[in-house]
Amino acid sequence: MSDKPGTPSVYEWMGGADALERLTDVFYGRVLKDPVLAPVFAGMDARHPHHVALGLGEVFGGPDTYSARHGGHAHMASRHLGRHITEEQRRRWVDLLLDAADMPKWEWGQTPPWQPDAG
Ligand code: HEM
Repeated sequence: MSDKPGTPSVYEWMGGADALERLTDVFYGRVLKDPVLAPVFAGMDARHPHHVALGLGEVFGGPDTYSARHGGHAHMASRHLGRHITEEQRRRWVDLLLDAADMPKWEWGQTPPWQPDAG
């Protein structure tokens, strides 16, 4: 499948490296406070959020920095093997990531929730 010229990548569309760094900062801040995930990440390297931002950025069409400098997909996969990640932990990880990504710039004032008696 080829994109039309000028079509932004998902990486560009989502705000590029800056947005991904903010996302992983917020996300791992919440992970470390979450009772299900905190034990999994107890020994987490301080650079981990940055590495995940690079890895996600590459998958979404950004620069190949994670592959070129940090071991790429094989290294990423190896960091998970043998950790015995449970379905509950996997699911919480995804939920917290989606919550962290859900940082709208608009307010309810523009699109208030529907009220049954309002109209
Ligand atoms: C699509 C989903 C995921 C992606 C893209 C991802 C990405 C990554 C990457 C890129 C690394 C290596 C970072 C580095 O090079 O330093 C990593 C490590 C790790 N990941 Fe994931 N991950 C995912 C899912 C999960 C889940 C579901 C869990 C657990 C619930 C998890 C737990 C960990 C842990 C504990 C490490 C090692 C952290 C450290 O010791 O620094 N990951 N992940």
